[in-house]
Amino acid sequence: MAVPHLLTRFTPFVLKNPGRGRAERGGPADRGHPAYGRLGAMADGSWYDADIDHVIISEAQIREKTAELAKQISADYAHVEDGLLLVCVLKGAVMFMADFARALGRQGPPAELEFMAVSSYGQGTTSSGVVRILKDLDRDIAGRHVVVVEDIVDSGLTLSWLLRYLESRSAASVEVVALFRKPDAVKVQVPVKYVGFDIPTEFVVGYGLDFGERYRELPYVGVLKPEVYARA
Ligand SMILES: O=P(O)(O)OC[C@H]1O[C@H](OP(=O)(O)OP(=O)(O)O)[C@H](O)[C@@H]1O
Ligand code: HPA
Repeated sequence: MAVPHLLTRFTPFVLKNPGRGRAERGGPADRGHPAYGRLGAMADGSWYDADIDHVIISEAQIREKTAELAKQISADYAHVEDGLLLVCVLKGAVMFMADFARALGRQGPPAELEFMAVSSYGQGTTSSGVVRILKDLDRDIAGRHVVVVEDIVDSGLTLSWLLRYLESRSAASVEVVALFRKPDAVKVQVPVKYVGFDIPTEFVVGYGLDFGERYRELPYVGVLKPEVYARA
């Protein structure tokens, strides 16, 4: 198993109620709120801030780490002649893929972007253990150097299944870049070569990560207030 290059232990970074004065306002469930849906209301953050108990990884930390990961992967694959094939695992990794691909694009090698959609969480906060392909690759990956772009490794079940699937399709190499990992939650050991942040075993939302399909658009990653689950 490959040893992770970028092991960054979780740095305590807690911002209580990022929405500050807006905490008393309604969250996404509060569709009756006069500001709901108004573009201007989203300008300084998100109305979802009101549902966030604390921030775990800030927008600036994500930006910095993404650049760092891109730099490292760029150096490791500098020799690859036909470029990289980045495989984004939708939906969660969509934000990371967009930012990571652009950061890599500043340095090379050239990359092609592929998307797969798989799901194992459904509407809940624990993995069902059953990985379903909702969208397969659009092209043959035989002989290509593939980097799987994942948002989070939690139990490891999704990635372990996905790596077996990709390896069966004869790629020249397959490595993984995951922005977040919960080291204490891992049930299946998976070789993740590039890791952004190790985070605590808590259900988190934001930067692509959802609860019931919401909160993906938050620019940071945080933990929901308990009452959000109660009203779900
Ligand atoms: O390590 P695991 O416990 O398998 O969890 C990780 C996976 O879970 C999430 O996807 P999810 O199934 O929720 O689908 P989504 O990306 O569409 O939200 C996340 O985006 C990862 O792909
Ligand atoms: O903590 C999480 N949040 C959202 N989606 C997830 N999928 C795996 N772990 C998580």
